[in-house]
Amino acid sequence: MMKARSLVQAEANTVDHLEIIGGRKLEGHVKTSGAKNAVLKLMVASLLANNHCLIRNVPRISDVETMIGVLKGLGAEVAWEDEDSLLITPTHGLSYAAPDEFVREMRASVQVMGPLLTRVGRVKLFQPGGCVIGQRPIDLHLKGFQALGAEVIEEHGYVFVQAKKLKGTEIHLDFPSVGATENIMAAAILAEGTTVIRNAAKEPEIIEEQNFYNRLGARIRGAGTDTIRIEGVARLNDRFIDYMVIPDRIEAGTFMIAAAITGGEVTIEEIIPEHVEALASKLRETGVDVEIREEEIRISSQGKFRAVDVTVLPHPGFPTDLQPQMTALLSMAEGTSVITENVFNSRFRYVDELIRMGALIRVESRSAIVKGVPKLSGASVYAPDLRAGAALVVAGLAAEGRTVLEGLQYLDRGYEKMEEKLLNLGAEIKRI
Ligand SMILES: CC(=O)N[C@H]1[C@@H](OP(=O)(O)OP(=O)(O)OC[C@H]2O[C@@H](n3ccc(=O)[nH]c3=O)[C@H](O)[C@@H]2O)O[C@H](CO)[C@@H](O)[C@@H]1O
Ligand SMILES: C=C(OP(=O)(O)O)C(=O)O
Repeated sequence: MMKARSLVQAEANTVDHLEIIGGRKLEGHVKTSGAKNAVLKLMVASLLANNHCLIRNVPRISDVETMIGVLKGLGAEVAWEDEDSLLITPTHGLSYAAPDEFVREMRASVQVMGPLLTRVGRVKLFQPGGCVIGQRPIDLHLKGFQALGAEVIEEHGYVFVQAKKLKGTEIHLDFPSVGATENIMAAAILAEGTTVIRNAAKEPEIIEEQNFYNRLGARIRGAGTDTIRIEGVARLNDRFIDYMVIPDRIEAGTFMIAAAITGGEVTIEEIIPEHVEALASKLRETGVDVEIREEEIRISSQGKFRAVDVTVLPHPGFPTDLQPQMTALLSMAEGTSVITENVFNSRFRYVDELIRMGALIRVESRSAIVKGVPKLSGASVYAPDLRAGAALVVAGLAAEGRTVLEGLQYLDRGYEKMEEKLLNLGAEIKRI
């Protein structure tokens, strides 16, 4: 799990850091990579396949490498076919026990539970704890499995789930959890009868998984709405799957904000415009020019922003994974903005680092009150998690002088070639 840095980590990280000289306007075109939060789930979904799955547009990020470790540890064969395609072959005799070292490293490992329950009939996993962005229990996942007829045992720091036969049922989620929706969906695929998930998460990545599972022979409808119906099937098909992953809306959003904060003009290519609508509309409110085309979005900014309030909500609301980056931008707006985080209960750890750069931010419970300042100044900062890292890069690009960012192991979890892409847009940035 992601934790605050220890002295050992801090010392180790002095070798690997980003140096950014702020004040350069970003200009040009940048291509979005495949979506981390979709690809990780398609990788685990492949565990249900009866044939090879070729997943294309896979970003070279460390979370993908960690997930490769998880799948190999379970007994699947995984190999890079080319620069961005992964071939996954789920052999017979998959293990039910997810390898601890990878599970501890990456939260998304909990998503093996649903597919393993379906494929192997049982699953054992190191109990994921809290995270630097807040508490992250898996009670909704487990309640869902229980409702389908599984037995859940939690002891000695592990969670063990097993079922001889799963039976379709109606499940109403207390909160539209992305992970719980995905795990329950996977567990219901071969269950007897129909499962209905109500108050399901509506994130685009869930639609992606529905499409993938249906290609494998599942019968799922409704992803993208709050009601998903999974009609249990007796067996999945034997087809070879060749699947192209959707672009990463959070990476695209990060570049939109980076372009805006530097007063730049950037076209972000290979996006699905509807996926970035909440951010596009907020950026417009701040005074940034946002032009949406078929598969690209053009940001044009004067580098001046009006303060706006932002309320983070499950999709299609403003995404929590862009909250830190947006806060960085609003720290330079005219006036006071209030950013309210309704998804995670502690996602403001990066605020102290922005304050180090001259931002005026006060955190009160679930809200950050941001009094805009005319300029930020470069400083030595540490990224306590992935999107915090992105926010600090964004801030560093606009700040006066030199910013040194540590904690790159988090940034590398989710951004492919970030500094290369920023360099191409004219940023002064290097990894040391
Ligand atoms: C790998 C991946 O796709 N990660 C994304 C996924 O995380 P993840 O799937 O973990 O996020 P969830 O939607 O499940 O979590 C949202 C909230 O629900 C709570 N909760 C969740 C499950 C549960 O059983 N009980 C419970 O209380 C969590 O603590 C959190 O406060 O969706 C989040 C919300 O869009 C994103 O920020 C993450 O980037
Ligand atoms: C919170 C995130 O990821 P994860 O759920 O894998 O921690 C994220 O992508 O911002």
